[in-house]
Parts: sequence; C-alpha cells; structure tokens
Amino acid sequence: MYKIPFLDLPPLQAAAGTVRLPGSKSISNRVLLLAGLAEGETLIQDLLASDDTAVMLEALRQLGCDVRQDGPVLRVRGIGAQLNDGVRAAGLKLFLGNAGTAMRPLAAALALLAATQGATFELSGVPRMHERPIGDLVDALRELGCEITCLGQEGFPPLRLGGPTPLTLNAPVRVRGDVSSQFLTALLLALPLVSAEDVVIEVVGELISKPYIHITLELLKRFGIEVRRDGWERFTIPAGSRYRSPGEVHVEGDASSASYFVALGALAGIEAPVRIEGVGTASLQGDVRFVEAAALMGATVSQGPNWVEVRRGAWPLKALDLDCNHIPDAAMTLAVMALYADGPSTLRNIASWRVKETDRIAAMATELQKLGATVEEGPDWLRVNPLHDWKPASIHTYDDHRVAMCFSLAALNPLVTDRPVRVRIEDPACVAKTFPDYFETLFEVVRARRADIPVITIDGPTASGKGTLADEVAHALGYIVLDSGALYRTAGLAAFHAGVSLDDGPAVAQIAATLDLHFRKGRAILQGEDITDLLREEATGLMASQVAAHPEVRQALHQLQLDFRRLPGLVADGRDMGTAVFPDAPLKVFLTASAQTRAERRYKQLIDKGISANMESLRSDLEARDARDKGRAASPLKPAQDAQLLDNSGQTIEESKALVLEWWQSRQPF
Ligand SMILES: Nc1ncnc2c1ncn2[C@@H]1O[C@H](COP(=O)(O)OP(=O)(O)O)[C@@H](O)[C@H]1O
Ligand SMILES: Nc1ccn([C@H]2C[C@H](O)[C@@H](COP(=O)(O)OP(=O)(O)O)O2)c(=O)n1
Repeated sequence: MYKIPFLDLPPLQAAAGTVRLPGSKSISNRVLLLAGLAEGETLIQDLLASDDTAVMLEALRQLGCDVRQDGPVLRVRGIGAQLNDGVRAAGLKLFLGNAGTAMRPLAAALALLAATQGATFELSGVPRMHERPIGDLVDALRELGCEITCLGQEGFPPLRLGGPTPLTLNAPVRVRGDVSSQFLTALLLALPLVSAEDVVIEVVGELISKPYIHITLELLKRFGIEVRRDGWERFTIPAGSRYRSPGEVHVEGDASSASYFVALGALAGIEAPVRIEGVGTASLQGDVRFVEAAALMGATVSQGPNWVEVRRGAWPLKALDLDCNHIPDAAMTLAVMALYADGPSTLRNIASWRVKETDRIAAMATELQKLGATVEEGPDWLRVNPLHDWKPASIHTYDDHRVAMCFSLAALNPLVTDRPVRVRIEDPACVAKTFPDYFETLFEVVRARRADIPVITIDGPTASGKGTLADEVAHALGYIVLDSGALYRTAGLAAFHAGVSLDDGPAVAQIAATLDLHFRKGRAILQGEDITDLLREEATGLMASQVAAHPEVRQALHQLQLDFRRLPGLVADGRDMGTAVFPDAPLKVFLTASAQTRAERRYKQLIDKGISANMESLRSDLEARDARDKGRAASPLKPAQDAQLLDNSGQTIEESKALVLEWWQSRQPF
C-alpha cells in the first residue's frame, strides 16, 4: 500500500494481463459460517484475509471445526450441526473483535445450538462492538424461546446464550428489516439448524439492502438449503433442511473493485485483454452488472463463472445515458470513462452518491473539472463531456477509496490526446478500505512509455549518503530504488568467488552479464546465497570500484539497470546514473560531502553494525576509491551537466531529503 501524501501517475498507454481481486468480505464470512456448520469438508478458495475473517475462523476453531490452510485453499471440516461433548460441557467464550459479520450470525446460530443441545456461550467484542445494536436479533431469538442475556446494556453485546430450552417454531419468527439486513441474514443462516418443521421468518418494516439478502440466499442454496421467498417479506426454511458442504467454494472478488479493471480493459486493452479473476457470470454481487454498462460504452466483454475478460471494442467509447441505481458504487467508474466517450454521458438516479463517504456527485464534478472536463450536476444526476484538452491535476480524494481508484483511469489520457498529462492522486492509502494493493495491482497491468516514467538520479562519491537519500526520496514518492553500486559489488564478488582476476575486464563482464541475482524483501540473493551483508563490506566496495573501471563490465550491467525503470517511478543512485544510464532523468542530484565527513559517516555506520573500523585507513581507502572512480575512462564519476549539486556535509538526512523533494516538486505541473 502507498502510505504517502500523494502518488503521481505518469501517462499510461496500454493495459494487458491478469488481475486477481481481493475477496468480498460479506461472502467470506457467510461461507465460513456455513462451512463450519455443515457436514463434511469445504475447500474455500480466495477467502479474504482480514481482521473480520480471522475472528470468524478462530470462533470456528473453538467450536471444534478442523480448519487448515492448504496452500491457497482453506479447508474447513464442519461440525455437522452438532456440538461436541467438550463444548457442551464447558461452553465457550468467543471474542469477536469488531466483526459485525461474525457477531450477528454467530449469535443466532449459537443461541439455537445452546437451546437445542445444551451449552453456554458468551460472545463479546471490542468496546465499539458493545455499542453496536443487536436488540432486534435478540428479540427475534427470544421470541423463539432462546435464552439470551445481554451482559452489559440491554440490546447490545456482550451476550450470554444458554440452554437447553424448548423452542417454539410453529409460529413465524418476526424480525425487523428496516434497520439492518444483517439480522435477517443471521436468522436465515442459523434457522436451518432447527428446521424439523418448516420455519417461517416474517420481515417487519421495509427490507433494506436486498442484494445482501440475495447473497445470503444464494450461499444457503450452495450449501443445500433452498429457502422459499415470498416477496421480501416472508421467507420459509423447508422442513428437513440440512447444511451440506458443496465440496468447493470460490469466494468472489469484490465486484465494485472489478469495475476499475473492466474500465481499464475497455479503454486500454488494445492488443490484449485485461482479465479479471474473482468475479463473473456466477457472481452474487449486484455490482457485477457494471460489465453491462461497460459493454454499452463499447467494451468487448467475455465472461466465465468467475472471470471476466475485457478489451477495447468501440473507440472512442460510446456516450451513455444510464439509470445507475442498480450499480451505485461501480457507476463512479463510468464518470471517468465518460471522458473518453464520443459525446456527453449522463448518469442518472445516483442520489445515494450524495450520502456516501463524501458527497460523491460534488466530488466527481469538482475533480473532473480540474482535469479540464465540462461537467454538469443535478440533485441525482451527473453529466460528463468528453475531454481532449487535458490539464495535469492533483486529485483530492476525500478519504473515499472509490474516488482514488476511479481517477487513476485519468492517467490513460495519452489514448486521446497528443499532449499527455500526469495525474496526482492525493492520499492514495484511502484505498485500504476495500483494496489495499490497488495501485500495486494497477501497475502490474498497465504500461507507460519508458521515457514517461520519472527517474531521479543521485550520483556522488562513496559515503556521501546517496543510498540513504535515495531510499528516503523513493519512500516519500512511492518509487522503486536502484542501488547500482550493489550490482557492481555483486559483479566484483561473483568474479572473486569464481577465481577470475578483477583486472580481466571481458571475463568479469561475462560473469556480470549472467548474474543470478534477486532482490527479495530487502535482501540480495546471489545463486541462492544471501550476500546482503557481504555486499556492504568495504572490501567488496573496493572490488566493485575495480571491476567498474572496465567498459565491458559497465556495458554488461547497462540493460539490467534500465530495467529498473518501472511504474510509478525510480530513484537511482550510483556514479553515472545521471551521465550514462538515465541521461534523460528530469532531476539529477550530485551529492558530495567532505572526505573527512564521509570517512566519519562510514566509520560510524560500520561501528554501529558491529564491524570494527579504523578512521585513517577508511579515509585513505575512500580517497583511493574516489580517485579511481573519477579517473577511469569509462563513465567516470562526475556531475552531469544539468545536475543539481548538493554538498550535505552540514546537513541532516531530513534536510537533504526535503531539498531534493522541493527540487522535484518544482518540476511538477501541479
Ligand atoms: N546528511 C546526510 N545525508 C545522507 N547520509 C548521511 C547524512 N548524514 C549522515 N549520513 C549517514 O552516512 C552514512 C553513509 O550513507 P550511505 O547512504 O551508505 O552512503 P553512500 O550510498 O553514498 O555510500 C549512513 O550511515 C547515513 O546514515
Ligand atoms: N553507478 C555506479 C555505481 C557504483 N560504481 C562502482 C564505483 C563504486 O566505488 C563501487 C561501489 O559503489 P557503491 O555505490 O555501492 O559504493 P558506496 O556505497 O558509495 O561506497 O561501484 C560505479 O562505477 N557506477
């Protein structure tokens, strides 16, 4: 996740590849509970990993379910609706954090199990959970005969569920549906436990969030329970219903999150489609119907049960006039797609946008206008005109994940303009609400022209602080880091280990060209061996300086370094980043500090790492290395003509970082 104040997106040219969506939370916890109550083993694919699902899993384990992670699959062997002797005798205390999707259905299921099989359960959560009402569900369960005590305030968790106690199942169970649909979901999921006769649920008040009840009913069906539904007021669980594991269940991806990648395919899936795994024709979520809207705009869509492939069809996109009431969340994506259409597009019946994370109609209108678009808005509609004359814009995201995600599509502007612009997304970490790795996922499937991917180079002599500064600046901007010295160090080390003379340029170059080097979690792995610490030794630095003098070695490492220029940008440190490897970098820094300062820094660095060091020899080694790096014929150490010189002898790391970021910002159009 990019936990930074802003993320700059370079102009993007195309998209292709496969995206796996994070799983839907509500489906994940429903499936877990059903698998936990069912007979037999359920293999669950693509379960969402989140706090709420962890809580449910722990509860199932305590209930006696056998839960095992088997590679990407979670195996749950359910209790077959039977409490084991241990649980019946000792009862259970379950802590459910702040997971409403665990508290409500577990309260219902365990209340019924306690009543029929005799056990005591206590369900509690974090303080906030104890402020979230559950009274409507408790009332419905008490009406049935369940013994429930609210241990704190009446109508709120923590709850004690007791039994055995007789249940009255021949009269309809009445539950309110106008506050939360979760109470109805809880009863629907739990009542098959006691359905010796038909069990009827009647909803009091107008049921809200019907699509969520649809999800519940569909999942029940997959577990063998066919609920009869009369409108949205009356539900009957047929006599003899039993949870039966369907064997394998795929948890769908989040359908609203899919919309950004559907749009990406429609806009930029030019040579190959964008494939989205995790949603498809078998999806339960209402927002999957976004693909129909994308198709109306011209997208070419093909689908399977849990995948969608989208590529560009009509181009420009076809303007759209659509009632979006059925896809309120995903429809925000259409507002940005409309910039690429052949006429004005109107999104109607979107009044609910005004009361979401932010007033989304106002937010979309304001931010689209920043890009130069002409936009009109009404109380429940938005009209967006296509855009040809794009302006670079810094998009405010209003702590709204969807604003952040849909405006990333504005970076595809080179598809419709000869004068592409960059787009800045403010507070990109707001995507954590539903899709923490959204931007990382996006960068895997989009392409930019290499020249459009920004590079900041930081060159300078040893121990001037290049590596430190490069890491800091890259971290602030969300960019990738290239420590080019590490490549020369590795080449020197590999040659040394192979017994090759470091003076033999062609022989070292051959080794450099075929380095089996990987960087994993901040560690450098050469031929399977972790060489991270070895790389930083002064002796290795001297070897690097020696092999770096050979033009053949430099040539051998050239392409490897260019390959680090990836989205969203690069900070490269070394000796010739600005002069030879990335001569087109928009910002080049030449970092120096006095020899004495540098020797002192290196000394401290080594001592801190527990490596013994001698100031005098450090300083003379450092001067020798400077002389060789400056004096060699091939890419000698020198500032690029257009480099910003920075002597940081008297500066803190923070000060140098702030200055470089200021130089960078002064080159931005925002
Ligand atoms: N103003 C400064 N800028 C960068 N590094 C500094 C500064 N002051 C002290 N240092 C320290 O200098 C040491 C050498 O920095 P390093 O980044 O390894 O240098 P280089 O990559 O140029 O060899 C590090 O321990 C770093 O914390
Ligand atoms: N782009 C580069 C990077 C490093 N080198 C050579 C010259 C340096 O003395 C060695 C080691 O570089 P490195 O940046 O790791 O060394 P310091 O951390 O500055 O001591 O590699 C180079 O020639 N060109």
